[in-house]
Amino acid sequence: MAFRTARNLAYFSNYIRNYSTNGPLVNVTVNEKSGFATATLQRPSVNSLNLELLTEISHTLQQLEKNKCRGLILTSASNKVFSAGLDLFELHKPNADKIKQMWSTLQEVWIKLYGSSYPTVAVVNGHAPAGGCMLALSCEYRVMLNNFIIGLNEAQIGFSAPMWLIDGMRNTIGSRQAEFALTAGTLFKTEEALKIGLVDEVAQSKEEAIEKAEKFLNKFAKIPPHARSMTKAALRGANIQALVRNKDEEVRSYVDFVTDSQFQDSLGEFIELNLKQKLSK
Ligand SMILES: CCCCCCCCC/C=C/C(=O)SCCNC(=O)CCNC(=O)[C@H](O)C(C)(C)COP(=O)(O)OP(=O)(O)OC[C@H]1O[C@@H](n2cnc3c(N)ncnc32)[C@H](O)[C@@H]1OP(=O)(O)O
Repeated sequence: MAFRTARNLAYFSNYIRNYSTNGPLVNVTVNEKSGFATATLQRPSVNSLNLELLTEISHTLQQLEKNKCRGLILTSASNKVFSAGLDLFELHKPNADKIKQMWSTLQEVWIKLYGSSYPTVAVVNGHAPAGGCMLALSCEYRVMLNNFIIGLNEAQIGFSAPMWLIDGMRNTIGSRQAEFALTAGTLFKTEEALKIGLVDEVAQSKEEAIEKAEKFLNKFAKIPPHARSMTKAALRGANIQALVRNKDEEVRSYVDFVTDSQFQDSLGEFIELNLKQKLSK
């Protein structure tokens, strides 16, 4: 079985090592017994999603698919932040070409993770606003540690989440809750997220969360993988196809939107109010 053999494992580790110039931003390990992979995001300090991290996540997902991964646990090396979402400093006064690539890679990550043939679980071991919540929502199951926040707070920053992400939220928590949450840009505490179904289980430690994640993945041990993945594709395919059809158009409108001075002003205000690190004037 792919990934189970030492040769495949070595190939995958070399691939990751060679890919990244500053050390891997995603660390992948494979449990040889279960065949489950754990991908740990490790871009200091908050796994904010810049082009480099997004590219590495995208390549990791591609390799997992190619190597017939039996299940994925997505988590963070930080014990405070799962992912802080898009790198807000890279969105401020940006280079249009770079953010074009950034948005297109974000779309790729969503397509590959949301549409993966293998089962996926997010172990949300820290805060997960915006793009962090997106990564968790793309997985099939979410186990979250206590005392963190999760949600799509895009409205607070001055934009709307894209349609495919809105659909992901709607499919997870229902239309009415999604409308309340998205229009107010609500960030939910772990217990609140559990109550509305944004997360599936709460754990007290990362070890317990991993155990719960593995228990979820093990549910599929006796289901023929092709039957499982065909069913997942049937359930998620329309959402993915809608984005695939609209991909280039969405990139164009995103670049126009982000480079507009009105958005830049509201982003600047958000950073000054909410982040410790300030903008250089
Ligand atoms: C059609 C198309 C339409 C357009 C449609 C567009 C749709 C977009 C969809 C997705 C959008 C997004 O993801 S937008 C991203 C939204 N993200 C956020 O709102 C998160 C903002 N951050 C936070 O709330 C907090 O930092 C949080 C993550 C909870 C962690 O809090 P803590 O107290 O533990 O840590 P802090 O001290 O705040 O942060 C630690 C360090 O990380 C930095 N940091 C924190 N968040 C950061 C971030 N997102 N980007 C960069 N850097 C960040 C801080 O400046 C600190 O830097 P140092 O002081 O140097 O250490």
